[in-house]
Amino acid sequence: MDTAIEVSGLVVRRGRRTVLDGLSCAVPRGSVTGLLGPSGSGKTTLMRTVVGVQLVAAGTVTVLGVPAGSPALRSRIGYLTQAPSVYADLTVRENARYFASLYRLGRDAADHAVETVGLTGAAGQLVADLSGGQRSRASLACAIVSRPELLVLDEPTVGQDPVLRDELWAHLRRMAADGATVLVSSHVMDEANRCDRLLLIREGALIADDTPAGVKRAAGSDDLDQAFLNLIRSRDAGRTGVRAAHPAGCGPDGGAS
Ligand SMILES: Nc1ncnc2c1ncn2[C@@H]1O[C@H](COP(=O)(O)OP(=O)(O)OP(=O)(O)O)[C@@H](O)[C@H]1O
Repeated sequence: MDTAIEVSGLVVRRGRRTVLDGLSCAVPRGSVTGLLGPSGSGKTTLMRTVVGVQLVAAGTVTVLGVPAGSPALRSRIGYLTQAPSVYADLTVRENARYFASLYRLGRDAADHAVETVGLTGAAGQLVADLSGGQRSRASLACAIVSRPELLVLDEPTVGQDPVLRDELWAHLRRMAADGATVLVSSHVMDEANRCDRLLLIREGALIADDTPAGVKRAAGSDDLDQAFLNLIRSRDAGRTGVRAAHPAGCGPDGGAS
């Protein structure tokens, strides 16, 4: 597998908590990989290590062939955080053009990014006057303006209506088809179904790394929501020693029970 992200034995502590506890996984190049897990399970923390802004206690994270955080990666990664990272006192267009200029790109690149996120009609509006969903899309425009090789998106579709979500996903799929790698966190199972691969995190540990079809097969459910619940319950039962009715392939020892 040609990997874009290789994580090995990653341990991250935040405050007194061990948030990621020896996590290992790989993200194939040119894929859309979904990062899923309950709130507080460590998704944002993993994304922060990938983009190189998180202190790491142990383990290695290799991104596009070099250690995460290497200066050479700055122009190759686009990162969308949960908090909008655009200037409120600039218009959408001005923000996109400013970020484009940081990459020595012209107005065309900026205007194309604004169009991609469906904000052309609001391009002349101050970010301060936008709705929450529009603000998040303005941030996304700035994250994709340089057409990065790796796009790391922390819940990009929160607050977006179904039509926009559909369009954004179509765009992510097009970027991957053009060779970009997309790592995207989400709580929405309909979106998880649109990923090539899924990483499911629970309390800082990886409990699934597979295609959506593979996750469903292993958990014995055609419904991804239910499949994740099965995997989580199976794991919890395994840890407490409770004998639960494990779905095929999901026993505490990793085998069918
Ligand atoms: N700055 C911080 N200091 C201490 N602990 C933190 C800090 N930021 C996050 N945490 C803790 O780290 C854990 C993982 O947080 P993280 O934001 O990675 O979770 P998440 O899976 O992205 O959650 P969500 O889906 O709610 O965004 C949580 O228990 C959180 O309380």
